[in-house]
Amino acid sequence: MHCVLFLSDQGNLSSVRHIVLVLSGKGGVGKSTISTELALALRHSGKRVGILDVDLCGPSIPRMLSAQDKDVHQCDSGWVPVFVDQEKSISLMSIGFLLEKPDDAVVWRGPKKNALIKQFINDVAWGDLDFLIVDTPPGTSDEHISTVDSLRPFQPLGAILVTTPQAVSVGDVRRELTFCKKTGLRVIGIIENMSGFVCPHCSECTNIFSSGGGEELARHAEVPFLGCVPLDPQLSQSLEQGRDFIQEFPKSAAYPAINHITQQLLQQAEQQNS
Ligand SMILES: Nc1ncnc2c1ncn2[C@@H]1O[C@H](COP(=O)(O)OP(=O)(O)OP(=O)(O)O)[C@@H](O)[C@H]1O
Ligand code: SF4
Repeated sequence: MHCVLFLSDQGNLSSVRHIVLVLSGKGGVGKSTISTELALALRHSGKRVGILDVDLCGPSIPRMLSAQDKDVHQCDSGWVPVFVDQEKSISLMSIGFLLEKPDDAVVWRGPKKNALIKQFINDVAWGDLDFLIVDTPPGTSDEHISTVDSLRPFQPLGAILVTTPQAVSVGDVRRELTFCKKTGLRVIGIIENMSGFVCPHCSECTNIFSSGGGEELARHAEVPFLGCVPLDPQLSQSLEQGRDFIQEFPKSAAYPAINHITQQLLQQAEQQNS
């Protein structure tokens, strides 16, 4: 792994208007998927977006955005993130770009991980951004505390909590809510992902697991429920191939859900502005 320490005092996040953390209680619930699709949807709304992938143990966003073969560069104020598209409207920084091989494991103890997270937060030259989406590892660990502590001076808009409908996953999100409360991180809302399966033949949505757990939890915790994203084969196909799902499948079942969530995020950002 190439790892260079920069001493930047220029406040690389000072021209980022809204910082959004994406959290989940357990792995595999679709946190990186939601981060990626929100970034793409915000881009379609004309926003400039950065994604910071601090999921050190499973950095999947470079592949989801077909950027895994790109490299980060260095400038006087730190790392220059990778631009995902030609218009340079989505920039991405991920530990995936620092690994010799994409499948290399990061076997580090906590302090080293925390130091890298701080470096990621302070030393990436994002430039002017409307939104920075921060994809975190699953759970609530030291890495999360480091991330929230380092972002606090920049007044993040808050956290989006991702769950799946199963009770066990919803239970894990309860711990995320406690984490947000204890660290003073505002909750933007809860998303229930993989909520029902969309048949690729007839587009009928079937609830495989129980549904509504995310919404009920949101009501109970008195935080906004942002919506349900169905398990949609067209979405996983786009992610596998690193393509823009929103552009490719505007009629798919997951599309309106992602769009609705994005509109609520934009509204909350507007309120933060005013
Ligand atoms: N709504 C969805 N429809 C179809 N496939 C989905 C959906 N959400 C997630 N997936 C698929 O599920 C898998 C896990 O998603 P993802 O990597 O986003 O989860 P994660 O919570 O970020 O995982 P990790 O714990 O590794 O960080 C991926 O293969 C993704 O393509
Ligand atoms: S109608 Fe029912 S059985 Fe037929 S393809 Fe769709 S989900 Fe499957």
